Amino acid sequence: MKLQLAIDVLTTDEAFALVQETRKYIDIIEIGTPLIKHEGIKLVKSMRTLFPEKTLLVDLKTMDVGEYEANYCFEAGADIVTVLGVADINTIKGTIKSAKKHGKKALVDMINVPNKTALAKKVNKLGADFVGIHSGIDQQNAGQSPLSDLKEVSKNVKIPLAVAGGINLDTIDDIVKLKPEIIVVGGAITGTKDPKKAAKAIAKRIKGK
Ligand SMILES: O=C(CO)[C@H](O)[C@H](O)COP(=O)(O)O
Repeated sequence: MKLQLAIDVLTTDEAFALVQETRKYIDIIEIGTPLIKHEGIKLVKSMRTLFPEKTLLVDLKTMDVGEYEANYCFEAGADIVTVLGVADINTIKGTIKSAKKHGKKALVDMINVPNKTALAKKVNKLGADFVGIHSGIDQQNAGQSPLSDLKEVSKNVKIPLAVAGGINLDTIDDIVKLKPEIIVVGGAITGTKDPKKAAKAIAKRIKGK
């Protein structure tokens, strides 16, 4: 199981500082959707240069032109990009095509997808590398969590799963029991006074050390 740090702050300097502080404990750097929108593709290039040892995910949440958007992210140094499961199937296929062309990976985010198991099976057949079980921040604010969807999809589909949505020290143990490939944590690290300490504690729950 890998720990992905979701960085949803708005500035490049804040993002670099967060990675620098938590570097020892995280496996995957996620340039979050607000951050990529705010700072743009240059940030992907500089994150790649500064942290070459880390897997770099760009949370594009693409809704259209999957291949076109994924192409320039992979060319800038991303290892994984995300596409929305609610997008047209041709958009998802385009992202997967771009990932294969670059020798990189595509993650299909299940946020707001009504039948997650059915779509996970479909994108698995299409060659997606990961399915993301995700309760978005607005959904979290309305009381949702990703645990029940994770249980359901992990029971029924054999595709590597990422899970995200308000995961913190109180909720992580139930997630760890289901052994997703990637556990995504944002606010419970980036929103604390001591991100290094928070990342260390979360990584310990995931990896037991
Ligand atoms: O993609 C996102 C929101 O759409 C976030 O990056 C993801 O939910 C992880 O952050 P948090 O742990 O704060 O929920």
